[in-house]
Amino acid sequence: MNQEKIPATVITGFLGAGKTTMIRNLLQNAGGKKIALIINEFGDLGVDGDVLKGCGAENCTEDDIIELTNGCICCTVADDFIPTMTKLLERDARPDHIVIETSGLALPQPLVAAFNWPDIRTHVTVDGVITVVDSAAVAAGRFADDHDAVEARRVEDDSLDHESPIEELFEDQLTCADLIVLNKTDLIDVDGLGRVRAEVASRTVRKPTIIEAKNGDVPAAVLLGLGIGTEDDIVNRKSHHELEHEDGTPHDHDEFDSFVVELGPIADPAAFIDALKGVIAEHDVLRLKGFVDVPGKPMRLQLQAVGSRIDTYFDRAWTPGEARATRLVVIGLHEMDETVVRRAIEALV
Ligand SMILES: Nc1nc2c(ncn2[C@@H]2O[C@H](COP(=O)(O)OP(=O)(O)OP(=O)(O)O)[C@@H](O)[C@H]2O)c(=O)[nH]1
Repeated sequence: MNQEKIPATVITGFLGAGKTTMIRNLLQNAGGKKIALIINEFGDLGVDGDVLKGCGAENCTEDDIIELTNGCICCTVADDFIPTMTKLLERDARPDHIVIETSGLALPQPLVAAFNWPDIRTHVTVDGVITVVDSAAVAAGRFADDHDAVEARRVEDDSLDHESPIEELFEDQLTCADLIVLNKTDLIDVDGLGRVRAEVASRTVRKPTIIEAKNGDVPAAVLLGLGIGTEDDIVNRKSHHELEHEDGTPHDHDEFDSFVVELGPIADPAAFIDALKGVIAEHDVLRLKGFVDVPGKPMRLQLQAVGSRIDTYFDRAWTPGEARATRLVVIGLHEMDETVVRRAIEALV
């Protein structure tokens, strides 16, 4: 048996930054490398896995795509991630490379630390951590602290030990990066991009390489083969939580919530999307994604909203036996009122 360590690339980045899009491109230009993919998602609807399974790459078949939907990967390392890796390593056909997509809310640090567990360390190494950034969201100030809002939260809850959860998570994901991909450069101009680059660089004390991309279109040779061995350097990449709780208090994701809305067929998707933008903006929904049943269409409509920006496309035909339905996963901050948002979305149909 080949005893060389298998390289594993960790792909992280905030909700909707473009991780799945970049991985889809990667699978299509990986030059024959056999890739195993571990996908972790926040929310109960496996949208990312479904999108990636649908891309039909020969070097990464449906069998090579493993979904971890039991919460954020950073919180389920022992129960989910380690057993999954162990099973993957027991397969007769070992992959050439493992790619792990974390949920948009995951801290990469506990995941990288798991590569130091004895059973894993002897077989796998972290080739590198790649953090995907939504440049347009950075330019719009979405990760800059809203000091008034943070202060309001503190007044409500004096146990809050840190600043805005979104800003903190954004920095933690940058701090762990070996390579940062400034994605969605098509949505901002050159000056804006310069400011985004400067802001991103200022949010980490380390000096990872920063590259730019549109639609996650980065050559596989740039993403794979960094050869860093990140697990040996984990001590230099501590998250805010680790710095604040040196005693090892486990972190959680209480600041965020998600739920699934099921609707019937949507006859006028354009009108629905227009109205949905209003709901998203009014209730500060961070991310909304899923599939829409459009009557009379043999294909299902994939819907992807990042903030109020919504993309849709018909991704594949409904399969025989598959129940046609509209299912959307909604992700927001904990204070988002599920009942109110659910009713607002249901009222659009
Ligand atoms: N305009 C533009 N849209 C992009 C780009 N990259 C990705 N998108 C869109 O952004 C949306 C989110 O992309 P995903 O790849 O699903 O993002 P993600 O990081 O995997 O999202 P989560 O897994 O939910 O955190 C989709 O509608 C993509 O088509 C880009 O470079 N430019």
